[in-house]
Amino acid sequence: MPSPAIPVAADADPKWIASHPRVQRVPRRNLTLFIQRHFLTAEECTGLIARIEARRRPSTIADANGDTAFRTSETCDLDTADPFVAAIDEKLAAFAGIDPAFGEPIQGQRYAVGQEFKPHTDYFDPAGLDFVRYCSLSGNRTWTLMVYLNQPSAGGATRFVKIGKMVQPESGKLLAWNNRLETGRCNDSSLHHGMKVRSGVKYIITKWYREKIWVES
Ligand SMILES: O=C(O)CCC(=O)C(=O)O
Ligand SMILES: [Fe+2]
Repeated sequence: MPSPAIPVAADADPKWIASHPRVQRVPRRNLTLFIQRHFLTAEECTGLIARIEARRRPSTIADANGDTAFRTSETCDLDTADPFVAAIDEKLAAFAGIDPAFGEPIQGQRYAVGQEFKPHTDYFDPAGLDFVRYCSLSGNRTWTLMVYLNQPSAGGATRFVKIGKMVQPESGKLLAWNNRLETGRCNDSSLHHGMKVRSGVKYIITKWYREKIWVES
């Protein structure tokens, strides 16, 4: 039987994601969250880690809240002019079934011992001071795809604090969740915490899709 065509849509269809082999849907009513182990190969993870190491800089947050320890990791944008990165970008878009034009550049993150990203949502707070700055051109974030590139020796789990779900880092493991409800409103059950690394270093990539075509602002 021919495989179905990859959707190229403005929003992900959970049925498409659920149809992928080995994908698990986390059974929670309040958040659409999928996990797929071994989404990226060991070579893909190693190649991404090398690029993050070469370009990392301190992370920032929107709507600064006065807590300078809120997001202590380092970050970098990964450049799709690099064919290796472009291939991973296509693989992410095909998994989600979202038109790649809706995606922000892939971000890499590196957490050393003691670094974390405290509980936050990936969508921008529509009532927040930075909403217009970040969302006027491309709209808010819709889906998050995040992939662990390695497994630190201790710590570094991702905890979805409102739905009681903790995910352990593992090389190549992908998480995909919808930051919006079916009504299109932001889903605060997506609140999550990138917990402190206790030993070793943690590397991830994150891919955020927008309501509208991504335009750098
Ligand atoms: O590091 C993690 O586990 C979570 C990262 C995260 O939430 C983010 O980059 O937005
Ligand atoms: Fe996040």
